[in-house]
Amino acid sequence: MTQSDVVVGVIGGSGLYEMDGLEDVREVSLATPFGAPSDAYITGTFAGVSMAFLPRHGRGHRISPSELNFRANIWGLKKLGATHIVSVSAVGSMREDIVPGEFVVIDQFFDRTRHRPDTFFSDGIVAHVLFADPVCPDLRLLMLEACREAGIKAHDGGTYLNMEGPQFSTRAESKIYRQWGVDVIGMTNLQEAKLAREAEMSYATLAMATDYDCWHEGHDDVTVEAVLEVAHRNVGNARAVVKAVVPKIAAGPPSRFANALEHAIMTSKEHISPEVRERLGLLIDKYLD
Ligand SMILES: CSC[C@H]1O[C@H](OP(=O)(O)O)[C@H](O)[C@@H]1O
Ligand SMILES: Nc1ncnc2[nH]cnc12
Repeated sequence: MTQSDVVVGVIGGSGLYEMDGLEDVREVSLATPFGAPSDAYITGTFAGVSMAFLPRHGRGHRISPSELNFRANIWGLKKLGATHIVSVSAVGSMREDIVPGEFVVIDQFFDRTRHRPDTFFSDGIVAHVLFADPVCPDLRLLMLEACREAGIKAHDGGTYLNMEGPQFSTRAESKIYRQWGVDVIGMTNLQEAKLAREAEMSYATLAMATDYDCWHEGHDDVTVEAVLEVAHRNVGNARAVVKAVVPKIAAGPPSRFANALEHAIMTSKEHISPEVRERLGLLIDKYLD
């Protein structure tokens, strides 16, 4: 793969609202068939590789997890040519040995959300993509390598429980999630991973542990203040990992999910209406010509 084929999308979570070090910076506002993304994308190049950055909750942290327009956010990255998405997120640690300030390169998700649109395929078209391994294994390895190179401790693998929020968990929930074997908890990444797969992009999460939620008797219960304090202290490390991984992505294998829809679309061509084709053309035209 040549560097010019790759565009890396970066989604910044709580505490990461901008990337530094980009060249040829532009601000790109996009409309999508699913509405408006969280904010304008900041595009540019880093080490010669094209990048598009989006602050997940918008600049100024205006959008609650349950109100995020995940479809618009991921569609916009696809429209900008993204082949890979690196997500940076603050998470609660559900394990003693995942210490606040450390990173986890997760490999699984568990869904505890209730009311979030999380597919591009509805209203006249049906598709079922594979999702047993929701995180791209190639991108995950590159991210671990990037952490090592940047000298930043990262746990290899873990299950991210995606709760609904916006309230934090009850203590009973937190303790039960630990019994389930959950490693970290957050409110945002699963829908992004599902939509990235449907849009045939690789997706991986750099999860920054910021707190012990509310299960740990030796630590205070999570608060926004505590999350932001740890996130601000470690945002430099998150940026360092992103900067280290971007050139690796460009030099690495093409996304293994570039044809994820090939055997996933159930609806026969003659039953796909012009309206659906118009709406989803960016994703499905290549299978309909
Ligand atoms: C500020 S604490 C809760 C908030 O932080 C995480 O956001 P993100 O995943 O965007 O880093 C969590 O999911 C909640 O949205
Ligand atoms: N304890 C927690 N629960 C949910 N989301 C979080 N983000 C950071 N810490 C969190």
